Amino acid sequence: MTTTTAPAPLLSVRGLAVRFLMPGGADIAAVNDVSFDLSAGECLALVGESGCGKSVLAGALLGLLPGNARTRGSALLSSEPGVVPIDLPAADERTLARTVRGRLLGLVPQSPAGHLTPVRTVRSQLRETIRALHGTRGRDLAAATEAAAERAAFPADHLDRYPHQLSGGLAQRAATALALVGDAPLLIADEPTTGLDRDLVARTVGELRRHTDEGRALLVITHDLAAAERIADRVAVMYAGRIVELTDAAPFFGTPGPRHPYAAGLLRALPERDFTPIPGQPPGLDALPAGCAFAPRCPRATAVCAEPPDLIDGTACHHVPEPADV
Ligand SMILES: Nc1ncnc2c1ncn2[C@@H]1O[C@H](COP(=O)(O)OP(=O)(O)OP(=O)(O)O)[C@@H](O)[C@H]1O
Ligand code: NI
Repeated sequence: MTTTTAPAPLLSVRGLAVRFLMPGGADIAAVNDVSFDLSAGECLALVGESGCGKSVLAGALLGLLPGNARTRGSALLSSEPGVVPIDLPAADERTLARTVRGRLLGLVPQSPAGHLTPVRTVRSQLRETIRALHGTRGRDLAAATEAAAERAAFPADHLDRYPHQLSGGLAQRAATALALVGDAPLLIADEPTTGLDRDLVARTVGELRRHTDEGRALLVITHDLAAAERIADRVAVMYAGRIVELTDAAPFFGTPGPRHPYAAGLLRALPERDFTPIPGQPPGLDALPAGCAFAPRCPRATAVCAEPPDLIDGTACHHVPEPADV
């Protein structure tokens, strides 16, 4: 008798929560009870309005949060089969710096200017990263540097510029080139298409999808739902620090569409769809309601929404499984 077991996910996040302790005693709950898996060869798009906690979630996985952040839960990153996974929120800085960042987990940062070294040219930063991660030297290093730039559509004749001499879009491409160097099994791309023209968006999306198709995993954080539709296998919709919908991309963007009323509203707000924004504002993360955080904006809300909904079958709403036809 033979038994087949599904391969363990590359990243397994369980009950991840991040709070910021503020001077004066305020407590900002930026990420709440987030759980998801991500496998090799898969792209998960994390979407949601500005301030809902997407970048903080990425920062928690990379160990890049400021000192006033308090993280709970686990995020197990498996380097290779048979090797004990690394619990990212619990990992020490030495492990993160030497083993994780760049090698197991690459990042395309949301603010590339802040991640590039200001006093060194793009060429020198790419060279150093390639040498450190692949051991390339000499003439091979020069060629590999130009190839790395080309992968992210960074023009070779701008390689000798310093970060302050780059436009936002060029800085974005330099940061993407640096993030792709390690061919890390997991890449987190935080708004990788911001500031890019339409053809460069297509090119970046194509390069990121290739990274996934070659058997690596991608967590792409984006406001650009059209880019998410093109690149993602699954979608996670975040609202006020929680994942409210986690589902396959095809039914989400196509038929039957999102199940959670917030996710349905996000899609309806797109210019190419109804172009009708969701009324109201998200709640402050320092004073979240005890129940469903979307209830004050939700046309379906009833008394039951005073209880927090669990994420069941990919949707955290007391009012599904009815289709999101609100
Ligand atoms: N260092 C910090 N101290 C206190 N609050 C913070 C800190 N960093 C982020 N926050 C808060 O955490 C919340 C989530 O921020 P985050 O950057 O994750 O949002 P986001 O979903 O990535 O938004 P955007 O789409 O605009 O990038 C916000 O309310 C933000 O103000
Ligand atoms: Ni962000």
